[in-house]
Amino acid sequence: MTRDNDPQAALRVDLGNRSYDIDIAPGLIGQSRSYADAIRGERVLVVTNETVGPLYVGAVSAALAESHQVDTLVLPDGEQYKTLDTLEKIYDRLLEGSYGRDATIVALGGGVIGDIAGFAAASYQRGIDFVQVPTTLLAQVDSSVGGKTGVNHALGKNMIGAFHQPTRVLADVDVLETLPAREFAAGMAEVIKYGLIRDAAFFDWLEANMDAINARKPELLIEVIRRSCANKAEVVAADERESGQRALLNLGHTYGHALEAELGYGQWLHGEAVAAGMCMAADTARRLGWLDDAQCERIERVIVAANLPVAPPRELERARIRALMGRDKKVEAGTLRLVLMRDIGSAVVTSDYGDTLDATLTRYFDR
Ligand SMILES: NC(=O)c1ccc[n+]([C@@H]2O[C@H](COP(=O)([O-])OP(=O)(O)OC[C@H]3O[C@@H](n4cnc5c(N)ncnc54)[C@H](O)[C@@H]3O)[C@@H](O)[C@H]2O)c1
Ligand SMILES: O=C(O)C(=O)C[C@@H](O)[C@H](O)[C@H](O)COP(=O)(O)O
Ligand SMILES: [Zn+2]
Repeated sequence: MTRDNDPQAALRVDLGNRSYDIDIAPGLIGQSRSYADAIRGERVLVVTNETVGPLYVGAVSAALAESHQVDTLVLPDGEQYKTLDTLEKIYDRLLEGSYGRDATIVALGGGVIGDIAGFAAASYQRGIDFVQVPTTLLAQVDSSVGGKTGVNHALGKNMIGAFHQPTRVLADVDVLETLPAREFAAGMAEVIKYGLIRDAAFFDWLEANMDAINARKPELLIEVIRRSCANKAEVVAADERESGQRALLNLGHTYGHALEAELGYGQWLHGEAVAAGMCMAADTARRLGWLDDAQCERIERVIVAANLPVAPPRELERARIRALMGRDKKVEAGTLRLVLMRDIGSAVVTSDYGDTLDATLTRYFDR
């Protein structure tokens, strides 16, 4: 879904009068034209964290200050702060600063900042505009696109939130230079996910190019982000509120979210939990006869090549993981629905997995 069918042009998420562009290029965050048309009013609050702020808020604020009144809010860093308490800090700043409905939030950071700041934008005075400036690979390929915003609850990931689309996504590949290796790998989990659920050619390409991707060659990074965002934009445009195919973007997440909650938010990164979760989903699919051993091994090889885990910690308690999985948002009429591969490049949402899920959990956990 590119503008003018030009592969170099911005991608567009087609959602009628809430459509927006995803710009992917080096140097975007420091250019005032990047923000043009995406910000309607004069006042802008840049929401960032204590790690990303010192690195990039200067460039972002300087670019915005050419045509806006800009202020900054710096939040603590970490998944454990993706909470209602942190959200309240954003409301406090907006209210104390008398921000009106024409204000815009700029979310400068990874998926945690994007999700919290996006939810603040969704809910402050019943909704204000926001711009996503994603600074992790994960946020550039996934979380900044599609409008899922929210915070965690002790009993489940992303349990409180809203759909609220940004007015623009600015994926500046230069900022990935400072991203730690573990965080880069975590982003690759969501990239591999697109290959597994709907793009076999992309999976083949990732398999063939993983070393160069890990070396962060700029032209490969742009291709990784562009192909990932193109997949996500297509799914979101077809099913914004997840009444159908958008649930496929949850491959590995029912298992992974349970791991994140059980381990304590922030112990395993989201992408790490999703990687192990996708291997567990592959195991369930194999037990249903949908994948064969060779396909499961191939999936694990690609995940290992991306420096990601292929299994959860064994010492977790199976019953507790199963209980957490049972609170997944894909539960319908009391039955958990799972996203499972039918092939590499194809997946379905199903509740017809019988006792294969229990068999998978028995394989992965001792207790
Ligand atoms: N809304 C969605 O559709 C969606 C999709 C996928 C994931 N998520 C959510 O996103 C979150 C994970 O996001 P994440 O992986 O970006 O984690 P994150 O936001 O915690 O960022 C990872 C770490 O990298 C640091 N960082 C960010 N950019 C940096 C940079 N350029 N240089 C150096 N350090 C940098 C951050 O400060 C943080 O310590 C989870 O909460 C997950 O649930 C949401
Ligand atoms: O955009 C989506 O839809 C996704 O499911 C993307 C996921 O990678 C992301 O982790 C999302 O936050 C999960 O959503 P949830 O509804 O399962 O909490
Ligand atoms: Zn995810």
